[in-house]
Amino acid sequence: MQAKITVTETWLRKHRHLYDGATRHPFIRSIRDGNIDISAFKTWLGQDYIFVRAFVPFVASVLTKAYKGSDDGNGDVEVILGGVAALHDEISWFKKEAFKWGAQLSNIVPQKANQEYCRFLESLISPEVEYTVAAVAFWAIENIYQESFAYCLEDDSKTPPELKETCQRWGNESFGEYCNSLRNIVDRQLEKGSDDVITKAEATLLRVLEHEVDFWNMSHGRT
Ligand SMILES: Cc1ncc(CN)c(N)n1
Repeated sequence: MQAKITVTETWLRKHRHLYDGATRHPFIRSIRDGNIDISAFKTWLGQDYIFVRAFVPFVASVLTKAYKGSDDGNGDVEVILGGVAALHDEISWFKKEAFKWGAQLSNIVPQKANQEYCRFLESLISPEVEYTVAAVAFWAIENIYQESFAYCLEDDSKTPPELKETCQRWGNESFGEYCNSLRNIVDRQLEKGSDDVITKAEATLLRVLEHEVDFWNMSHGRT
């Protein structure tokens, strides 16, 4: 018997071009090809630190929605709680990495693309945004980083050794499994979602893809 095609699979097929634009962006390709401009990397590092700090309250809101809104026999809360814990490590890692590169994190001004992305996250914190819609954004945000950085670790990549640890952070297998758990949560929710929620969730996925591309563009000095 053939496996049923999930909603996320349908979306990824339908929006493949946009999705690849986020996971195979020239900034990521420049890491993978070994010709990344280190000043672009440092820009990304500082801006992403600001982003991750704004990401924490968003993920906490998804956790609250999971607690209230899912019949949590499936363990959604535990998976999302694991994500919160990983973000704690991620913030420490940014501080350590910034020190390594001689970058200051305390006086970084968020650039326009980052401000807009953080505002978008804030809009999703609203209790009016359904759990399913917020969970789709969460999965997409994590999964794009996972696929992007895993691409830089493939056998034929020429990623500079000093950037391998960065790529491992999101490109490693266990982060991949965590993203798959998020995807399962999302598909389970979408399976029972109303047409209205499914439409909103798909639109939210597209907004995430646009924000991620803008974020890479900003890091790459294309704004
Ligand atoms: C912009 C962005 N997108 C996703 C991630 C993965 N948490 C991140 N750190 N930054």
